[in-house]
Amino acid sequence: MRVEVQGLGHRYGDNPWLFRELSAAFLPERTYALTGPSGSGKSTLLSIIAGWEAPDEGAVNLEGIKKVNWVFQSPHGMPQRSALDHVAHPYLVSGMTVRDAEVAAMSLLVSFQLAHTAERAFSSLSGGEAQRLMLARGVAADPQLLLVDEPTAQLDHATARQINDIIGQLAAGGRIVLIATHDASTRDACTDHLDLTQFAFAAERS
Ligand SMILES: Nc1ncnc2c1ncn2[C@@H]1O[C@H](COP(=O)(O)OP(=O)(O)OP(=O)(O)O)[C@@H](O)[C@H]1O
Repeated sequence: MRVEVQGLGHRYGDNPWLFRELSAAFLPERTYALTGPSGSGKSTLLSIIAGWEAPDEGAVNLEGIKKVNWVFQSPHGMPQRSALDHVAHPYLVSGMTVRDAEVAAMSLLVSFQLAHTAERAFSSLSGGEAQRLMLARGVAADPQLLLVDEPTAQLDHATARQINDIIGQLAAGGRIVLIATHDASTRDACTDHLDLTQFAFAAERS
């Protein structure tokens, strides 16, 4: 299983190229920080890999990937439903019984340091808790490829640390994880780092 991008280049309409000649391989059990200044194309690269956006140049090969999941920058949940419900839902969808889904969800809440929130309504969670819950739900859906867009962008330093503490767990079980971020501490929590700046230079030369 691997994700490979070859010679990717993208621009929106007549705007300048965001990046060109972007080739990289992403492997299981690893978390990749995609970094670069605001506007460098981090979210665009995630969209291209997810298949939402067609690249102007190059190709994406998702080898052995059956399911892709995306965790967005701002946590969105069902205000009145509990944290446990949010994480149990993907298990229920996969066909588990209610009891098994709740046991599996509780175990994920524990490893994402959210056990104390299990019975609380989503609307009562702090920003950091809500973001960790979205990550736990993303993992519960059991994708082979997890795309995460700026998980710490809206959080203060201390809260961002709570997210960074659980980043290592996102790739458990052989998952490939790509995280767009401009937070240095989030980058350091990842196992690998791809800086888009170098591919912006390739675009400028063209
Ligand atoms: N659908 C679109 N049509 C036109 N321009 C777009 C579109 N989506 C993004 N852009 C532009 O492309 C550039 C790259 O956007 P993108 O969101 O990929 O960057 P980013 O590195 O993720 O930025 P940030 O760190 O601010 O989230 C930006 O200038 C953005 O305004």
